[in-house]
Amino acid sequence: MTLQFDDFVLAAATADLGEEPVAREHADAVEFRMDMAAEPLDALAAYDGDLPVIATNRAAWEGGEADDEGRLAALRAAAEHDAVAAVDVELAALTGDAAGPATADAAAATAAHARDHGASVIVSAHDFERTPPREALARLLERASEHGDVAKLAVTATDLDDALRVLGATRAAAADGLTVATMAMGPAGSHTRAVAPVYGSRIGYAPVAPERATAPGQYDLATLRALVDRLG
Ligand SMILES: O=C1C[C@@](O)(C(=O)O)C[C@@H](O)[C@@H]1O
Repeated sequence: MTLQFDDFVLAAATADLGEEPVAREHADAVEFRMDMAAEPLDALAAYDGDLPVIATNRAAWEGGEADDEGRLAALRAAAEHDAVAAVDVELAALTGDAAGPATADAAAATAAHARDHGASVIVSAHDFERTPPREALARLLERASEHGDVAKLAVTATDLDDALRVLGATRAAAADGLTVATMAMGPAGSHTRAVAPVYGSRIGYAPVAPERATAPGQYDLATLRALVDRLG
C-alpha cells in the first residue's frame, strides 16, 4: 500500500492493529506504535486490514518505549510488509545527535530500506517540554525535509503564543514547498491538531479512544476527523 501525503492523512495511532476495523470509519491510515506493542512484527505479519500502516518504533530518548537495541532493525523488517506505506524515523537518529554515528548510519539504512520497499519516510522531531523559537522550528522542518518525504514536528505548547508559532512555522514551510506534519502537544496545543491542516500540515494523529492517547492533548479519532473535515 502507498501513502503520498499530497492530501491530509488522518492516522489512527495505536499499539493494537486489531483496532483497524473500528478506525476505518474515520481514519486514512493506522500509525502502529511498535514500541508500545508486545510482539509488533508478529502483529504486522498477521495484519489484514484495509488501511495503510505508518510504522513507528519510537525511541525511549524521544518519548517512546523502545530501547535502541534492535529498534531500527525491527523498523526495517516492518517496512518489508506490503501494508506498511510509511515509516517514522527520528531526525535525531538520522543526524546522530541522539545516539551517535552508528545510529545515524543505521537510521539512514532504515530510511533507504523503507524506500526500496515502496514506503515513504516520515522524519520526526519532538519536544515534550516546550515550543522552541520560530527560527528553530523552521530549521527543524528544513533538516527533517532533507532526510525524508515528510517533516514532522510535535512540540509542547504551554500557551497560545506557542501554538501560534507552530502554526506560523507550518504555513511558512508549506509555502516554501515542504511537506510537513505539525502539531502542538499539551492542552494549550490541542486546537492546533484541528487547525494545522488548514495551514498545510499533512498528517494528524488520534487514538480511537481518548484513554489510549499516544501523546498529550490528542483528540479522539472521530472528533479530529469531524473538526478537520469541518475546517477543511
Ligand atoms: O509523533 C507522533 C505525533 C504524536 O506525538 C502526537 O502528538 O500526536 C503522536 C505519536 O503517536 C506520533 O508518533
